[in-house]
Amino acid sequence: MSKKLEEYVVTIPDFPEPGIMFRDITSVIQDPDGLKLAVDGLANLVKDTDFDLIVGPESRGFIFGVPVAYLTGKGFIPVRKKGKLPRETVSQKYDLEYGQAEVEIHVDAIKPGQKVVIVDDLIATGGSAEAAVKLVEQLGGKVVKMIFVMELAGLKGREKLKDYDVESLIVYEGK
Ligand SMILES: O=P(O)(O)OC[C@H]1O[C@H](OP(=O)(O)OP(=O)(O)O)[C@H](O)[C@@H]1O
Ligand SMILES: Nc1ncnc2[nH]cnc12
Repeated sequence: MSKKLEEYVVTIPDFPEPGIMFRDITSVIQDPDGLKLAVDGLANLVKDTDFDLIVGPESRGFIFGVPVAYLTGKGFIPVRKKGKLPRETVSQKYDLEYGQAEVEIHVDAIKPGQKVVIVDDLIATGGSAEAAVKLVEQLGGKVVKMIFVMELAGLKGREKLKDYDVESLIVYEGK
């Protein structure tokens, strides 16, 4: 029998700092079957969703966001760490499970009223996803769905995003 998606995820305790259980997706995407399960699984989560664009946060959001955009026939908009995008941007600061960051999006990437799906590898505290939502909304876009390969339910990212439709392929009950 073939392996399930969760069997491709390797968990590394105490990375990048003590107390963090790091859920690694490199072991998923290095295997063609793992990559297919993850990308097809995400695309399946939006098969009945009416949307215009995929937005993916740097960097692991790019890995999954681009193939899902390709499969669903949509464009891909990157949310990047501060200072990387060459044209005019809007920016947003946020807290991570470990550390702080600031992200940006091109101001001309989303037109008012466009419907957006946010794609990332993982939702932990929800800080990155919430920052991406704020960027989309600053530009007048509407977030119609947020999809993740993995969710660390114990970190309660969903509570931060309770007004949004959030779905994940794998849910870990702890952190
Ligand atoms: O829900 P949160 O607490 O915000 O955590 C989840 C985010 O953290 C990771 O990205 P990270 O910022 O570490 O960057 P990377 O993708 O470049 O590794 C992950 O890819 C998510 O984007
Ligand atoms: N525990 C975790 N594993 C992998 N990526 C993460 N990003 C934030 N928390 C994480």
